[in-house]
Amino acid sequence: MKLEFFKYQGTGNDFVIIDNRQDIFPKNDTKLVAELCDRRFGIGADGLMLLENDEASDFKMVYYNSDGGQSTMCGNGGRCLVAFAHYLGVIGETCTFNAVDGLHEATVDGDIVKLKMIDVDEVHEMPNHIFLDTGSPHHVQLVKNLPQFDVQKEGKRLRYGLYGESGSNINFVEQEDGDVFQVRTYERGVEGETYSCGTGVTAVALAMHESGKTSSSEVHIKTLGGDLTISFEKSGEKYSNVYLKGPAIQVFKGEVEC
Ligand SMILES: N[C@@H](CCC[C@H](N)C(=O)O)C(=O)O
Repeated sequence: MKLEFFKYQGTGNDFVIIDNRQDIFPKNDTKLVAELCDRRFGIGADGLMLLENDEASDFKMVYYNSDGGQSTMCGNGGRCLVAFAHYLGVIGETCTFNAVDGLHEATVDGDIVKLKMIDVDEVHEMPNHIFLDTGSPHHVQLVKNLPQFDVQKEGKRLRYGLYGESGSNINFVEQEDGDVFQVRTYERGVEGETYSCGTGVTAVALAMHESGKTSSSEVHIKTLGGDLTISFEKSGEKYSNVYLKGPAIQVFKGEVEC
């Protein structure tokens, strides 16, 4: 069959997107998802998303990592899917959508999508790292000389060594200045470094605030693929009104035989 697809990127985190409102996609075919995401034999992407109908919101987000497995929340993916829904005319400038971690709100302003993330009330501080769940699990670790750091080797070692088969995403961080941080992320399910990770930079922003590296409630993150801003409120132990903001852009569209 011929399948129409769209390719989007959010700060270099790239996705194949399919309009599945008519239920055309074989959702359990993990091999097909992995093939479509393959950068040499397929379209190429860090993940694949389906936009589906939802009774309780404007649409439903279904997310797969590039290994073909359905996974937990993808922040950049969510922003790209909102841009796609806007492009299709499914939504105007504001929307709500359901994802694996619950209901999200978002706004669109040109190429910029601002996405409300889940509340976070547990931030686990260890001697050398911080662990928290922002819709997906994240290990956050400060390092020196981030541009030279071996993210692939260390990320893979920690992803399996510390977190076992189910794993965690691994974020390496270096403070640039005040509320500005550079971040590089090893993503589980991609099993490699991506150019950016939305739930990852959100985790970094909250972790840097929790550990006192910044007192600002608006944090700016530089990734390999561009800049993202995270804002939040903290009351007691809880981070709420957490927003992830940055560009989400359509790259191309096409048809693939599958
Ligand atoms: N790139 C994503 C995170 C995608 C999910 C992750 N790989 C996992 O399986 O936990 C983002 O932008 O948040």
